[in-house]
Amino acid sequence: MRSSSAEASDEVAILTPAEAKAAAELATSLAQRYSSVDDEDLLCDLPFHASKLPLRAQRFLRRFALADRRGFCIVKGHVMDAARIGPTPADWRGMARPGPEFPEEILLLLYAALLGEPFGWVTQQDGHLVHNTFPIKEHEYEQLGSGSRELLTWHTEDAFHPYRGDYLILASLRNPDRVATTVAELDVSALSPEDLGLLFQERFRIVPDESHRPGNNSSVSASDRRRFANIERLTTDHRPVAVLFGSPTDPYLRLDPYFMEIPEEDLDANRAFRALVEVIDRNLRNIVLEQGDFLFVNNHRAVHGRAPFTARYDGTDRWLKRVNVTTDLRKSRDMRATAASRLIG
Ligand SMILES: NC(=[NH2+])NCCC[C@H](N)C(=O)O
Ligand SMILES: O=C(O)CCC(=O)C(=O)O
Ligand SMILES: [Fe+2]
Repeated sequence: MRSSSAEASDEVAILTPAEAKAAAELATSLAQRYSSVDDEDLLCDLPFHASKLPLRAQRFLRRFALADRRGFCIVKGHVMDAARIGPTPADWRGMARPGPEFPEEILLLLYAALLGEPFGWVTQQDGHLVHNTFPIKEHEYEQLGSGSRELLTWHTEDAFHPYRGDYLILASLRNPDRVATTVAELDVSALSPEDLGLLFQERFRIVPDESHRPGNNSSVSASDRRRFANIERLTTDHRPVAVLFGSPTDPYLRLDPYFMEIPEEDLDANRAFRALVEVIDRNLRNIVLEQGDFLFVNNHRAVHGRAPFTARYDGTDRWLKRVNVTTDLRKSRDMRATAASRLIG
């Protein structure tokens, strides 16, 4: 594995062709041995198989996780067999599961196992563990991963939820128009001590984003609505939260301004929040995930979003696979149906 520049980078690692080939062969052989991404045997065996990923990629990601400093890193150079993967679907509803891109989903889960445990949401993308991100015609103007024409405003993934992921991994199957993902880390030194102190206080209200709404899942029967009860509670609850937490000198982030509201009369909280948003905006960077790139986001150390773009809707659109990762599956046990379930809801 080479780093992207002469000196070793903590941001980008590039697989050698031999490493990329080994990773692809590992994934395709596993796709023949397991039945789906929900296969309990697969989920059990993930750490064992992940130990066969390119060693330098493993070390690169362990360093990223243990340092807990950078908000993201990228492993580039994975082989994507576009012919086998086939056209980008028009909707994630009705996709074959497993589909022809099952090996790439397994590869994503192997990487997830290096950082923690992959998990999903009962209320998002019909409860699938591995999500699909490609433009959907009906969502063109929505604040959803499946939107396109609107800027997807930057956010902590599932910021509204106490059990949101510690990491988020995006794997690029294709991105022919070089549509940018956006990422930003926080430069805490740019905030005044007063604002910093305020941002650590529970003065900021947040509601669930649209991706968890019944309407953005397959048609929900009346009896099925129970599965959205916790989301509804979090929508009406309006309990204020802090947007910064952890170390005062190197804080963790938790915010999605599009879905947040600060009581109008709380002038100090409003001022501090605006300052935070400005500081993050200034650090926002465009990262084009090229075919074969895997982006690892530390969901406490960076926010992310996506630039607007014009979708093609002809089977050649940008297509990412996404998985959420937690370092502590146990903490969400009260919202998972069984100990073995990977779905919070
Ligand atoms: N600011 C926002 N748009 N937040 C919602 C992000 C999109 C959401 N995570 C999805 O999967 O579609
Ligand atoms: O499309 C992208 O690059 C990122 C979209 C996003 O926010 C997500 O998948 O969580
Ligand atoms: Fe996101």
